[in-house]
Amino acid sequence: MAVVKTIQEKCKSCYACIRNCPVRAIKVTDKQAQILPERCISCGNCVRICAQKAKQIESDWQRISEMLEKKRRQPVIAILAPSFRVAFPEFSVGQVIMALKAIGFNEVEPVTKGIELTVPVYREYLARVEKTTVISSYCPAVVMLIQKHMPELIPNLAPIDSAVLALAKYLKLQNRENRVVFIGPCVAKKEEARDENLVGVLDGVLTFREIREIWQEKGIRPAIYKTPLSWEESLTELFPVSGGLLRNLGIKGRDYNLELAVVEGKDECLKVLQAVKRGEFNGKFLDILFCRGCIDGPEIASPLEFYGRKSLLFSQQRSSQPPVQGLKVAGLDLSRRYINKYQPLPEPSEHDIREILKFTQKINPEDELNCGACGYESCREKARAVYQGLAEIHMCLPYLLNLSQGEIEYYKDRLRNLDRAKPMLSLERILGDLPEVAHIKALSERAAQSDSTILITGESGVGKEVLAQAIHYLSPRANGPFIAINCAALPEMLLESELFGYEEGAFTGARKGGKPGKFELANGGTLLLDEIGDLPLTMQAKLLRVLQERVIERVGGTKSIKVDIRIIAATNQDLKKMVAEGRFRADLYYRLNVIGIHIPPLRDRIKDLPRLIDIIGEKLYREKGITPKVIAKETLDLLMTYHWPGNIRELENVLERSMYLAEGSVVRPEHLPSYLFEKDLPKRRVQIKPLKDAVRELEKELIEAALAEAGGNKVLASELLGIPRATLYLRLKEFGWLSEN
Ligand SMILES: Nc1ncnc2c1ncn2[C@@H]1O[C@H](COP(=O)(O)OP(=O)(O)OP(=O)(O)O)[C@@H](O)[C@H]1O
Repeated sequence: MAVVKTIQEKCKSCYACIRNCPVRAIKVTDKQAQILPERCISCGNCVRICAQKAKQIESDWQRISEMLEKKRRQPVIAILAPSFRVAFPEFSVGQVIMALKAIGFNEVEPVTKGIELTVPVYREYLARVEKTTVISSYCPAVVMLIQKHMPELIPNLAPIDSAVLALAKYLKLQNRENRVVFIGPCVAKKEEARDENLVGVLDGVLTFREIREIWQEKGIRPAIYKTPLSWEESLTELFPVSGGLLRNLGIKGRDYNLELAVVEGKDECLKVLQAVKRGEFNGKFLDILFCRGCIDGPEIASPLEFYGRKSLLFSQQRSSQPPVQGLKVAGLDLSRRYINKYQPLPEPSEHDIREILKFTQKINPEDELNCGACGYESCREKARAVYQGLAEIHMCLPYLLNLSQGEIEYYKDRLRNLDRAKPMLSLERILGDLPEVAHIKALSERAAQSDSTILITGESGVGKEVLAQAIHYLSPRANGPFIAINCAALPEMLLESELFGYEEGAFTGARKGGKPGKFELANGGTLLLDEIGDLPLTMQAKLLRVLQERVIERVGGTKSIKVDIRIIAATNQDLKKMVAEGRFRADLYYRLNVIGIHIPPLRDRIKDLPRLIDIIGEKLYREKGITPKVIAKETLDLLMTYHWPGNIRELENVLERSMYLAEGSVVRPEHLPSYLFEKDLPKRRVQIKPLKDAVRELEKELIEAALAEAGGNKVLASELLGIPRATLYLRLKEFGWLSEN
C-alpha cells in the first residue's frame, strides 16, 4: 500500500505530480493520477507540488493514540529528528518536549543519540571496505530508490541502520516493552517503518505537520511551558543539513585519498547514482540525501524558508564542535539488509512508440513539440509511459486543442450540410494506397463520373456497401439520396413492395394513400441493391425492365412512374456461376455488370491492416465513444497472420471487443479473442451424409455458437459470422428459432 494517496475528487489532471515524480510512479487512469506503491519511493515531491492538495499522506495517528492508551504497560517514546529545531523555531527545546509529553508520550529522545550509535559502525565499515563506493543509508527515500529502481546498487548501500532505526533498536534493547514513534519532516520514513525487513523496529511515524495539527486539535500550546529542560549541544545537530554525516564522522577526502561526495536534492541524487551505476563515479563515499537535507523535508511545516532554516541551525552551534566520539553498546546489532524490490515495466519497441505517437498526430519528428504539458519531458517519453500503462493516450495538450478546433469545424460543416448526409470515408481512406488496389481506385473514380450501372463483388464484409456510398458521393448525384436495400433480407412479396412501393388497397394491410418504394425514394440519386444474388427470379425480370426502361409501377398500380436513378448492385456470390446454373438471369447479369469492381478479401491485402486499424479506431471513437488504443507490435503481428474470413467487418468487431477488454491504453495479444490463435484445431471425425444436410448442420452450430458468444445479441452475432443481420434473421426463421412476428 502506498504511503501517499490521491484524493480523487481533488485531482484536476494538471499532471504536476507526474512532472515532479523522479521515479515515474504515477499512473493516470480516467484522468486521475494514482500512485503506484510498487514504484513510489515516498519522497513526498508530489505532495509538495500539488496545488490542489490532492495528495494525502497515510496517517499513523489512530494506531499511535491506541498505543498511548496502553502506555503504562508499554511506554511510548517519541524520538525527535534533529531538524525539529528549525521546524518549530518559535519554541525552545524544552517547550517542544513538554508539548509532546502533553500529547501522551512517556519520553522524548533526540535522534542525535542514534547518530552517536551509528558513527562508530560507519567509521569501521569505511575503513574496512575497499574499491566500492559506499552509499550512506540514512535517507529512506534514497534506500527505497535503490531497492525499487536501481537494485544493482544494493551492494553499495552501507549495510548499517540509520540513526532513527539505531535509536529505536537501542530503546527496545533497554526495555522490550518500549514502543517507539519517530517524529520528523520525512514521508519516506513512514514507508521505511513498514519495510518487511524492519518489522517491530519502529511502531509509528508522525510528521512535524501532523504534530502541529495534533497540538491544535488538543489545544496544546507549547509556548505556555516555562521549563529549563534542554538537550546538550553537539555536532550531531548539523546532521539534517547536507554533509552532516561526514562532519559527524570527522572524515575528509584526504583521509582516504579518494573522492567523497555530498549530494542533495532529487535531480543530483539521480545523476550521481546513475554515474555510480555506469562506473563513472569511483569515490569512496556518498553522503546522500534526497531532499536538500532533512531541513527541507516535505513535512517540515516550518514558518521559516529553507535558507532561514539552514542559517538558524548553524547559528545555534555556538562553538565549533569536535567530531562525534560515538557510542558503542554491547548486544546492539545495527546491521541492515536490503531487499531487491525492482519490478520492471515492459519496454516498447520503436514500432510501438511510433504507433502511439501517431494517435496524437505526431507523424514526423517536427510534430513532436516536447512541450511537457503531459508531465513527461518529451513526446517519446510520454509514448513510452502510454505503452507501460502509466499514461493515457490523449494526455496531449496541443493535440486536444487541435482536436477541439477540428470538432468545431466538423460541426460547422455538419450545420452547413444538414440536408445531405456525407459519406463516412473517402475513396483514399477506403482503399488505401497498395498497388493491389490502385486499379480499383481508378475504376471507381471513373465509374463515379458516369451514370452506368455498377456491379461490386467481393466476400462478405470487404466493404462493398462502403465503396458504393463513396462512389455515390463522388458522382454528380451526390446531392441526391443514397438508398440501400438488402435483397436477401425480405421475402419475395415484401421485397417487391419495398422496391416498387404500392398503391392504397393493393393488398390486405396496405397503408392508406399507398407508399413509395426504394426506386422512387432514390430518384435523383443512387440505389444500392445489396446481396443481388439473392434476388428471386421473378423479381430479376422486373428489375431488368426497370434497368431497360427506367420506369416502375407500384404494386397494385397501373401508372408508370419515371425514375432517374443510378443502380449499384453488390454481391458476395459468384453471379457468373449462378448464370451457368440457371439461377441468375444472364441478361440481367450483363445489364448490371456494365462496370464490374471486385474488392479483394482482406487477407489478400493484409499489408493494409495497420492503416485500416487506424481508420476503424477513429470510427469506433466517433460513433461509439471507445477511446482509441494502441495495438502493440506483437498484437499486430498476430492480426497480420490471421486469415480474416469475415474481412473488415470481422476486423472491426475484433478491434471493438479488444479495445473494451484492454484496461490500459495498449491492446496486447491477451485481449484478442482466442479463436484468432486456434490455427490447428483437432480434426473432427466426419460422418458421411448428404452435403446439403451437413452444411445445414454446421450452419446451425455456427449460428448457435455465435449467438452464445454474443450473449444473444443478434447484431453482434451476425458480425461475428460475417453475414448481414437480415441473413441471420432469415436463417433463424428457417431453423424455427424465431417466430414469424
Ligand atoms: N475501407 C474500410 N475502412 C473502414 N471500415 C470499413 C471499410 N470497408 C468496410 N468497412 C466496415 O466494415 C463493415 C462491413 O462493410 P460493408 O457492409 O460495406 O461490407 P460488405 O462487403 O457490403 O458486406 P456484406 O457483403 O456482408 O454486405 C462496415 O462496418 C464498414 O463500415
